[in-house]
Order: sequence, then C-alpha cells, then structure tokens
Amino acid sequence: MAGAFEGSAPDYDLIVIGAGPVGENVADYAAKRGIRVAIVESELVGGECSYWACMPSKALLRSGHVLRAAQRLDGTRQAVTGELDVPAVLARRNTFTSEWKDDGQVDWLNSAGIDLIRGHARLTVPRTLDVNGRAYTARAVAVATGSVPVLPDIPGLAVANPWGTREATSASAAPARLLVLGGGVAGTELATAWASLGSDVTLLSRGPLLEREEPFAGELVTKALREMGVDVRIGVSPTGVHRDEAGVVTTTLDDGSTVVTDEILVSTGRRPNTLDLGVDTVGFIPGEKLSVDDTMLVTGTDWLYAVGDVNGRALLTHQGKYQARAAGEVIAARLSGGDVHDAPWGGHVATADHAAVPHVIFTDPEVAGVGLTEAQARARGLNVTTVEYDLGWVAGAKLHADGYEGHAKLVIDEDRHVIAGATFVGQDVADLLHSATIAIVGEVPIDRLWHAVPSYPTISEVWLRLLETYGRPN
Ligand SMILES: Cc1cc2nc3c(=O)[nH]c(=O)nc-3n(C[C@H](O)[C@H](O)[C@H](O)COP(=O)(O)OP(=O)(O)OC[C@H]3O[C@@H](n4cnc5c(N)ncnc54)[C@H](O)[C@@H]3O)c2cc1C
Ligand SMILES: NC(=O)c1ccc[n+]([C@@H]2O[C@H](COP(=O)([O-])OP(=O)(O)OC[C@H]3O[C@@H](n4cnc5c(N)ncnc54)[C@H](O)[C@@H]3O)[C@@H](O)[C@H]2O)c1
Repeated sequence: MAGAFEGSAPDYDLIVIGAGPVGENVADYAAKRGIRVAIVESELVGGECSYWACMPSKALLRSGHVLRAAQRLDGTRQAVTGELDVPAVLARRNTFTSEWKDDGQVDWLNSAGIDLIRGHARLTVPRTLDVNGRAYTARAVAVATGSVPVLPDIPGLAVANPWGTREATSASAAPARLLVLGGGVAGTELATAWASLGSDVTLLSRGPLLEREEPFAGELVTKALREMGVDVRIGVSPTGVHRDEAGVVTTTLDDGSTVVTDEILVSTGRRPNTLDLGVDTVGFIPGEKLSVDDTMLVTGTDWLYAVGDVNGRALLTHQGKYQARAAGEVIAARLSGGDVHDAPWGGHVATADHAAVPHVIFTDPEVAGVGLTEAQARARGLNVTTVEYDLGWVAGAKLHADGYEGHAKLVIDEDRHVIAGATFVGQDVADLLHSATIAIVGEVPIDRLWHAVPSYPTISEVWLRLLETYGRPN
C-alpha cells in the first residue's frame, strides 16, 4: 500500500472526515488499536446530534413528558397545576448543547490521541484529501459527514426563510404559531415539543403520521397530538408559501385552505451529505449516498469507508456508532495485517443493520420499534404471525398512568420460530425496547422466551401477555 504515496510516508494511517458521533467513534476505535488517526471537522466537534438534533430535541421534549405524566396520576395532578417555565426549559436545553461550544469534545479528542484538523475536506485523488488548500494523505479515509435536510420544491418556500430542524432545536423562544411540514420522526417530535412549550402548532402530513412504523403508532400519536391541541392535517400538501413584510407566513394548501403562522418548520427528510465532498473522484454522484459493504468499505474501493448517516443504512446516532465501532476496528486490522472478522455477526461487520435497528420516537406516547414491521416482513416474503396486546391492560402500565393508553405488537418468523420485529407505543416504553433488540439479535427461540420472566408489576409484563396471546408451546 505504501506505493500509493510514491515513496513518501502518508500523513496518517486513517483520516476521518466529519467529527459527529459516528466519526468520533471510528477515530476512537481505530486509535485504540494503535494506528495514527486524524479527524477533520468543518463546524463543531460532536456533529448534528449533539447540537441540533438528538440532544436538544430530547431536552425540549422531556419537560412536557414529565408534566403530562404527572397530570395523568390522580393525587399528583393536584400537586402540579402550573405551566412549563419555557425560559427554564430552553436554558436547560442549552446546557445539553454545551451552549453550542465544542471545547469538551476537543479535549476528549486530545485525550484520545486523535489529531483535529479544522476545515472542510474534499476527496481529490485516492488516499488524499484537501482541507483549506492543503493536501493530506492517509492509508485509509473514512467519510462520516452525516446528512442534510431536504427542502421540497414548493413555490415561495425557500425564500420564506423556513425553519429547518437546526432552527427548531436551537430557537430561543417559542413562536406563537408554528406550521410543521412533514409527519415523520422529526416532524412529530418537534410538533410535540413546541406544542408543549406553548406554540399553537399545525402539523401537515401528506400521508398518515409515521408511515414507516406499524399503523397503530401513527394512529396513537395523531390522537395524542390532537388531544394536546395540535391541528393535525393529514392528506394535504402546501401549494405555496409566502412570508410578508411583518414576518407572517401564509401557507396555501391543496384543499384550498390557508394556514397563517409565525414560523414554518420543514422536516421532510434528509439526504446524505456528499454534495461538496469530491465523491465523483470515486465514481459516486454528489448528493447521493456512498454505498458500502458490511465493514463500511465503499463499493469499488479498497481504502475508503463511509459510516453513519452518509451511507444511508440507518439515520440514527446509535446505529451509526455501532457501524463506527466495526469500521474503526476493521480499518486498523486491515492496515496492520491483523485478522478480519467479517462473517455475519463478527466483530468487524454491522450485521444488525439488516435485522435489528432499534429506534425510539420521543413523541408522547413514545414509539419504540426494532426489526421488521409486519408489512416489511411480508414484503421480504417471510412466513409471519403477529400478536398484539393493549398495554393499558398491563398492571405495571396502569401504575404509570391512570387510563394508560398504549399498544404492543410482535412479528414472529414462523420458519425460524423467533421474533423478527417488535413495536411498543405508550408512555415510558423507550427503555422496554432493548429487551426486544436482544431477543431479535440473539435469535432467542419463542419457546425459550417463556423462561424470561418479566418482573411484576412492570410494563415489561407485556412480554408475558404477548406470549400468552401467541400460545404456550406444547
Ligand atoms: C431533529 C433530529 C433529531 C434526532 N434525534 C435523534 C435521536 O433522538 N436519536 C438518534 O439516534 N438519532 C437522532 N437523530 C439522527 C442523528 O442526529 C443522526 O443519525 C446522527 O447525527 C448521525 O451522525 P453522523 O456522525 O453520521 O453525522 P452528523 O452528526 O451529521 O455529523 C457529521 C459531521 O461531519 C461534518 N462535516 C460534514 N461534511 C464535512 C466535510 N466535508 N469536511 C469536514 N467536516 C464535515 C459536519 O460538520 C458534522 O459535524 C435526529 C436527527 C434530527 C434531525
Ligand atoms: N428519535 C429519533 O431517533 C429521531 C428523531 C428525529 C429524526 N431522526 C432521524 O432523522 C431522519 C430524518 O427525519 P425526518 O423526520 O426529517 O424524515 P422522515 O423520513 O422520518 O419523515 C419525513 C416526512 O416528510 C414527508 N415528506 C417528504 N417530502 C415531502 C413533501 N414534499 N411534502 C410533504 N411531506 C413530505 C414524508 O412523507 C415523511 O412523513 C429520520 O429518518 C430519523 O432516522 C431520528
């Protein structure tokens, strides 16, 4: 491999482009194996998740969740009679973003022995990239540049100065009226957050909410949002947007109606961040994802890796970090001539991306899913049975909230007699999800699950109820 540098030593063994959660983990896991690593970052070390996505959005959501949970309990309801203190919630959110400063993350890079190069990186020739006009060489390069929001082509939208998810997670005050465009994960979470913080929210969705989930998830979230006062409009799309001189935004819909708000949030999906990255030099179309194998090696190369949102496999921090652990270690192993464990479920592959991607949507109720929905399983041709149970009938759930509303569903692969997918919707179900992830990744036979006894009285007793609904083995 040294021949690629015409006799001169490369600057690094590995250069990672993008110091989001994923890039940081690629660098860390590679550096721990003793190779020389640098990371390039054009904005803040810590990436989207830390400053404009996961952390601030969850901080914005949490206070409303806690207040409503208290209001659902007789006895506690009487003790909690006020409204949220919005400036205090926003100030608490700011602490979770470290006030949008990355000093702590930079200290961690230093302590991990990873060099930081500030600037925008572009691939130029194999194993070489340009940052601020200087060429850096490495034996391997890992791209972890994340994703960027998609702005739909709606007349007037771009010039109406819309909010993206960055503005919606970092705003310093609640707009009096907010229109949210897009009924996916970000749209439903941010509609919940800003409605909790006092905004008068209208949520527009061209299809059912959360359509990649089991249908009951979107139905329960729609009902709950409406009960919170959100005007959820399904099956409509904007035909035009106009912001007047006073800053008021008027959005015209295809049913002829108009919505007047102070801000419009666009949360209509994201695309891989590859537009200005030089990916054409490795045969990819700028703006499209970098396709990879299960070790995150980019198709058609033997030195370039793509990890996290940028490879399009799962736009989630924890799943990207899982890929990063595998990629960091396999890069180090390949560069140092070590053993490579790339068989399915080996230490150097992200096999779970295909079978068990856990995700939690922090609406109220929470939506927690892993593996395949029934529709996805049937589309893959699996021979499946499903079982469902009303979480409101579980004693542990009744203790969490008076009139608890929630639902659970398992998708069972009958040929392998294991769980292929699980979905839980309800208050406080997020931490229940990992039990299902373990059952799917561990391919635990259904019959054996009868020996995994949930504690009484917890929400996890829904596992027993689901098994009883499915039927006890002979
Ligand atoms: C509103 C919102 C809420 C979310 N909430 C959750 C959640 O609760 N849980 C969850 O798991 N996921 C959540 N996500 C998804 C999560 O944010 C992403 O999956 C995660 O940030 C991806 O990490 P990454 O490291 O791949 O990319 P990013 O976090 O986007 O980091 C990429 C980094 O690369 C840098 N960069 C880009 N191009 C270059 C370049 N050419 N040169 C140098 N640096 C460059 C960027 O500045 C950035 O710092 C949320 C997303 C949004 C939008
Ligand atoms: N809790 C979490 O883990 C969390 C939270 C937020 C975001 N995320 C991640 O970020 C990713 C992006 O989130 P997102 O909500 O932006 O995307 P998404 O794909 O979840 O939802 C986008 C929504 O916008 C709609 N849409 C797309 N184009 C449209 C158009 N032209 N007009 C009207 N509606 C349109 C889609 O039908 C969909 O309902 C998600 O895939 C998710 O992985 C995760």
